[in-house]
Amino acid sequence: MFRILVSDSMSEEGLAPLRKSEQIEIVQKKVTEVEHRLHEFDALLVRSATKVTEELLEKMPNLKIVGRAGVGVDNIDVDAATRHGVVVINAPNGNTISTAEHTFAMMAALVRRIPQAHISVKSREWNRNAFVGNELYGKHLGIIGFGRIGSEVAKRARAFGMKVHVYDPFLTKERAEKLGVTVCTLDEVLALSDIITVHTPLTKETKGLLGEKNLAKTKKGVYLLNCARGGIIDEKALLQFLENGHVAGAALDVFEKEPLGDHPLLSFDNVIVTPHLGASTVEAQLNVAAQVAEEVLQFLEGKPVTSSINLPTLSKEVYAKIQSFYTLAKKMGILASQFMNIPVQEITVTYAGTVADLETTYITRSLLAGFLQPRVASTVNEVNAAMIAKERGITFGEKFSDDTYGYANCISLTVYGENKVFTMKGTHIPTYGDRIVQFDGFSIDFAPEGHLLYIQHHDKPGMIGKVGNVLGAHDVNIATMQVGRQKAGGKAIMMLSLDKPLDEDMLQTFINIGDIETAKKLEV
Ligand SMILES: NC(=O)C1=CN([C@@H]2O[C@H](COP(=O)(O)OP(=O)(O)OC[C@H]3O[C@@H](n4cnc5c(N)ncnc54)[C@H](O)[C@@H]3O)[C@@H](O)[C@H]2O)C=CC1
Ligand SMILES: O=C(O)C(=O)COP(=O)(O)O
Repeated sequence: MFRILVSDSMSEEGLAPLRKSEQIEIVQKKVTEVEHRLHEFDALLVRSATKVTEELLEKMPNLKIVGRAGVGVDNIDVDAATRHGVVVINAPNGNTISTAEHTFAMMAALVRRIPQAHISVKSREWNRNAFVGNELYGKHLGIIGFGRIGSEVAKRARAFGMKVHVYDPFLTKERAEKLGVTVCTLDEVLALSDIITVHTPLTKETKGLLGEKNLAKTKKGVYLLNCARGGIIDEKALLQFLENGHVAGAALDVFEKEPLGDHPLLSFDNVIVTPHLGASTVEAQLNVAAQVAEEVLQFLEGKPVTSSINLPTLSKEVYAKIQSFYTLAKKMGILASQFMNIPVQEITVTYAGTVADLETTYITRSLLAGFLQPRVASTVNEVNAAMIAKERGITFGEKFSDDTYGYANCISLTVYGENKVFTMKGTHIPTYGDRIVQFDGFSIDFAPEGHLLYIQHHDKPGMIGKVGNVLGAHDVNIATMQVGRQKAGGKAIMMLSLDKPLDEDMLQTFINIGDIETAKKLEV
């Protein structure tokens, strides 16, 4: 049974596919209401209200995935989730249109003073002179952050006859030209705009972006909007610029602290507010809930998710192509880690042949996870493998080569330890499966599976029989056996696959035979 905690309100229709699965139990409760059973949940679905902190993650040791039914993940400690091996996904475009429309509704309401007029009429007044507004037509609109929502706001602004200036350090000229907007520096946007709207995420760079210094660069009488994240416009600075009359009005959907409670901004007649409603439409909520539901189902089936925050993104098609290499790489990592059971400093993975054209980042992470798992007490997976490697001082890198070692595809692994460098090559043959075709410098051909016994010995007659006798005497059946040697009479290896695991104590018995240098038990 896969248990999902849905801790913020979410569209029932969007969650329906999850409800249909007999393997899934959904609990719709706030985190505080299920404190005693947090350890049971495999997945957590949230919007912006639930704070997914390190402390919460520690109380949820079974958690595998956090789904954010929306865009912003600033309520989720993504680094902590990564450390815990928890995948974080979001629904990046399901609420774009709703938020762009909300921004536009706020913009119109702000310059025409609709909320204030509405309150006045509801108070049985009829004061037409008090609510003279401004047109949007012909005005200069500054958009800071030109991603999904920013660009939808721009399209609507152009339809209203506004001149649009955008600032986004990651925006290409081509994309801006396509949408008929002018690319500016931040200072130009500040100086040119009659109305400024922010649509960036909240980051170290954007926190307080519209603070005292930058607000001083805006036109007197500027209107400001924030339907992105509280804190991008510094609330203290905004108060100051409202008090001195520099800012003509502000429309805010988001706040530094939510819920807002009693805040000095509320005493300004020219500040209009909504309680974080950008994504609150039936359509957006259906979109985002359906998007995370679909992703969680994918995840449950062991398929990669497509909108992960802390994993490389993979489409279903790409995943289908990399799946077998992903498994092969994990097995290679597990084998290498056991074989090189000493501290290692560096791991290099080289891809050749058909695999080299695929999304290798994922394959490398899988290999790393396999390598690190036997060395780490906590779960290691593709999500946290890179971070754990870094913590343990293991650097890793990818290379590409034309040398396929005679196979259609070849993954070569080199592990650098203190006094030893270990190499291994693996290939995946569609009708045959995963094969290790080179191991510690020896050409060989074995399946990296089950209970393996590795023996390095001198190449001389009778060795196979002697090893077989020891195993037979201990009632261990040999399933398959492969041998490899560097040259006749030189160093040679055997890789045996056994029907049951070996006792660690038995390894010395092989050494006692003589002419055997190493005997290692490997489990995949
Ligand atoms: N009020 C609400 O209910 C909702 C709010 N949001 C928020 O709206 C914001 C925008 O969302 P999307 O457009 O979907 O995100 P997006 O990721 O598509 O766009 C963000 C843009 O900001 C730009 N950016 C990043 N750092 C910047 C900087 N220092 N200066 C200028 N631009 C910068 C990025 O290059 C990107 O183009 C996010 O903060 C999101 O959380 C999203 C949905 C609903
Ligand atoms: O998607 C976002 O970033 C939002 O801010 C929407 O938040 P919500 O899901 O309405 O709590």
